[in-house]
Amino acid sequence: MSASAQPLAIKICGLSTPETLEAALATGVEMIGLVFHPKSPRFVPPEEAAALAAMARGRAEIVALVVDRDIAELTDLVEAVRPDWLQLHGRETPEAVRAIRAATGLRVIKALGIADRHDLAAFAAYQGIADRILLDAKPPKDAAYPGGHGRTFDWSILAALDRTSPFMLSGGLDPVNVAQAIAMARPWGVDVSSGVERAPGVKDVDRITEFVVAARAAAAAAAEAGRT
Ligand SMILES: O=C(O)c1ccccc1NCC(=O)[C@H](O)[C@H](O)COP(=O)(O)O
Repeated sequence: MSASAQPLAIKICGLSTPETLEAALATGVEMIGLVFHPKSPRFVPPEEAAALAAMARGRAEIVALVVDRDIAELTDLVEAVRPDWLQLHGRETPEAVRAIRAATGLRVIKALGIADRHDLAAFAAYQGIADRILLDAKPPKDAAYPGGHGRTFDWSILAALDRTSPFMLSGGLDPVNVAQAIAMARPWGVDVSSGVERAPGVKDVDRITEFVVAARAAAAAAAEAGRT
C-alpha cells in the first residue's frame, strides 16, 4: 500500500517508564518501541518490558527492538513480552529477516543506516521481505549501540525512492524538524527517540506531545496539498 493510502504512523521509541509510556499512548500514537539492546541507555529488562507492553496492548502496536539476536533468544523474548512487531536494528541479512519472520510469526521492521544515497541500495534487498523498512541515520563510527543518536541525514536523497514499499523515517527527528522531514521524505511513518528526551534514555512528556502534534499537522498539510 502506498504512503498516500493511509494516515501517517508515529512511533515513539525507547520508552522505559509507565509515566512516559502513558504520555505517548495518550497522544494516540500508532506504535511504541521498547529497546532490548543491553548497551542502550533505553534498555528495558524483559520483565519490566512485559509490564509496559501490557499497558500498551490494544492502544498502540508494540515494537520490540533488537540487535543481531538469534532465533532462540527472540522466541523467548516474544513469549515474555508478546510484541506486535520486531524491529531488527543490526546487520540482519534478508535471509535472517525471512527466517525470523517465519519463526516468530511477527511482522518485522528492518532498520537500515543511511548516510548518503549509496546506502539506499540496501533498500531493494529487503523489499517484499521486511514488512516495513526503517531508514535511520547511520550511527557515529565509535558508537556503543546502533541507533538513537539524534543524527539526521539528507532527506532529499529519498526523492527517487521506490514508494511501493512502505518505509519509515527516523534519525534526529524532533518537534521542530519533523514537519520538514515529512514534507520532503513523504514516509509511511516517522520514528523518534532522542528528539523527545531531556537526556539519553530520559523521555520528556511535553516533547512527546509536541512531536505528535507537529507530525500530525504536517501529515495533514501534506495530504491536503496532495503530496503524500
Ligand atoms: O534507541 C536506542 O537506544 C537504540 C539502541 C540500539 C539500537 C537501536 C536503537 N534505537 C533505534 C530507534 O528506533 C530510534 O528511534 C532511531 O534510531 C532514531 O533515534 P533518534 O535519532 O534518537 O530519534
